[in-house]
Amino acid sequence: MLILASASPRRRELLSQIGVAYMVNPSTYEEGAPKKKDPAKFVLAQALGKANDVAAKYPGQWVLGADTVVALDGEILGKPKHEKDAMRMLQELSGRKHSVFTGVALVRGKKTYTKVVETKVWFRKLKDSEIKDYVHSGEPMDKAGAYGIQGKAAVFVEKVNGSYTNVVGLPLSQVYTLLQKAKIIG
Ligand SMILES: Cc1cn([C@H]2C[C@H](O)[C@@H](COP(=O)(O)OP(=O)(O)OP(=O)(O)O)O2)c(=O)[nH]c1=O
Repeated sequence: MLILASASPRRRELLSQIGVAYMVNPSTYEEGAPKKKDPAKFVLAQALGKANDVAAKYPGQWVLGADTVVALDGEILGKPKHEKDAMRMLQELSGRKHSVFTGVALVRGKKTYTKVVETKVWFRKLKDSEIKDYVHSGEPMDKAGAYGIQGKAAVFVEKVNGSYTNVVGLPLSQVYTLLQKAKIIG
């Protein structure tokens, strides 16, 4: 049975949506503070860290780890530290294009399949008042870049270029291909 090394409710919903049977065992892997390094390399390293952390406890089982960040002008935006941080992130994202990178790692012993997917997202201009309301809703706090495209933040999004589910937390067509390669699904 595939093990999902994630505490993210979105990732569970996404895997269930495509009918993949899995067990959840969140990883305790410490996500390093996002540095000014390449976001693709960063999410890949994090996804591998999470998957390997859990795979060590389940020898012989396939484990899926993932990590999502928002990248704006070379800065990596992870989950906001507090409401003020969420306000700042959303003000920076307002009226601009940014990228969302999700890294996925499928690991069993020494066997590793990985993929990093980038989606471009354009936000319309946001009023401070609507940012404040959104932050007070609590939705931003457990999400990279302080927004949930699948939630209330849908009204901020003018355009998406690339995988939509990649923004939510798993690039489903790319994950499905990895599961096929690992012969977890037909
Ligand atoms: C950009 C964006 C992120 N997110 C979420 C997905 C992830 O849960 C979170 C990114 O943080 P992650 O650190 O990738 O994941 P996590 O800490 O929630 O869970 P785990 O590490 O156990 O896998 O942001 C959305 O739900 N919607 C969005 O539009």
